[in-house]
Amino acid sequence: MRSPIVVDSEAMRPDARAWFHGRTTSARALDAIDVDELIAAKRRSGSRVSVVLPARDEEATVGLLVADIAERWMRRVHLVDELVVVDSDSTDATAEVARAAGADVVATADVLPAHGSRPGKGEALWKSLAVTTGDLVVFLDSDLKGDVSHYVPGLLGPLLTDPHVQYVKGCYTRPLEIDGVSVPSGGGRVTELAARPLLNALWPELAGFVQPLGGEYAGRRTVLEQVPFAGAYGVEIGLLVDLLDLVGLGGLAQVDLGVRRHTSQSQEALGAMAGQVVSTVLARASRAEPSLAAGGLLTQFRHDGGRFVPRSTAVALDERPPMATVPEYQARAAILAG
Ligand SMILES: O=c1ccn([C@@H]2O[C@H](COP(=O)(O)OP(=O)(O)O)[C@@H](O)[C@H]2O)c(=O)[nH]1
Ligand SMILES: O=C(O)[C@@H](COP(=O)(O)O)O[C@H]1O[C@H](CO)[C@@H](O)[C@H](O)[C@H]1O
Repeated sequence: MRSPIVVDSEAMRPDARAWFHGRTTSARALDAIDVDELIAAKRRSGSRVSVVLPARDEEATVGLLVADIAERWMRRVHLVDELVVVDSDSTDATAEVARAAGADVVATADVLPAHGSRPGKGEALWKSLAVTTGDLVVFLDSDLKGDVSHYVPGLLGPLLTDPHVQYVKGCYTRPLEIDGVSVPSGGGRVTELAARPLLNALWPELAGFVQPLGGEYAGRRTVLEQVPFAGAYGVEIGLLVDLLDLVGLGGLAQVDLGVRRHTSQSQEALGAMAGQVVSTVLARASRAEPSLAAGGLLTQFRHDGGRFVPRSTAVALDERPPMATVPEYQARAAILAG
């Protein structure tokens, strides 16, 4: 198989490259985080922190996540002021399990009822702003597996220590677990096959985001309340593009959280997710100003054990004209027609 043409591991557009190197920090484990510093910074800022978990049918995983956050970051150390699970039309015991583990639980349908209730993750996250009070809001998926106790302080770090940062996305390596079988890479299928190519083509300044669709992120309420929340699974890419427009690349950051394991969906389900991501992008594409300077590049990322390493390949359009317009073809056709 012909390997892609690697242009240069640092071929990103200069602003994306500078952002990647300047705004990517690491919090891959709890011992890499100075929690005392975060507590002191939170106290100095007087900020309240809300953690939101959108959950649809997550009874198997939401309890452990809630219990860990409640114990570690509310009782043992006061980093988090409120922990809310937004029950997104679950048909299982998600709400009961989350409440028993220590979360406040609200049903999407019960929030802003005058505005109706739409299905999907984006709806749950939009409504979460109406039932939380934090100046800083942390969003975590409810299907996370393994030790993610460092995710909350990791995401809060840039927001609590740098007033210029308005929104932080987690990044991580992503094993893929299908039918109980886990392989070390391959997760983030919609990211790799749909979102990343679209973002690189339309908003190359965002090419430095390792996990643009990742479900773990945090932001200041003052910016989150200013942008639309795309429905269903378009919410992440919509927020990223809209917050770029609102606060600029300088207001965005990402933090390496190590590894992310979650309950993976089927390819069929991810097809629908990709469709929602594409719809959300197309609704914003007219605002895009793709730079010719980095046109035709796709930047992907590998992890070398210490950090993410960018790797760009040429994907510029390379097409031939209709054969019927080629003189040699025309001459040959004339001969064949005899
Ligand atoms: O209609 C929905 C769909 C998903 N989710 C939640 O959003 C997160 C991410 O969804 P999912 O795990 O389905 O996406 P994946 O991580 O597989 O891409 C999870 O906490 C889901 O419970 C939700 O609140 N409402
Ligand atoms: O990153 C991705 O490609 C998708 C699917 O991940 P997997 O292929 O199931 O590991 O997962 C993310 O995308 C969704 C849409 O933005 C987010 O809502 C999820 O939180 C996130 O896991």
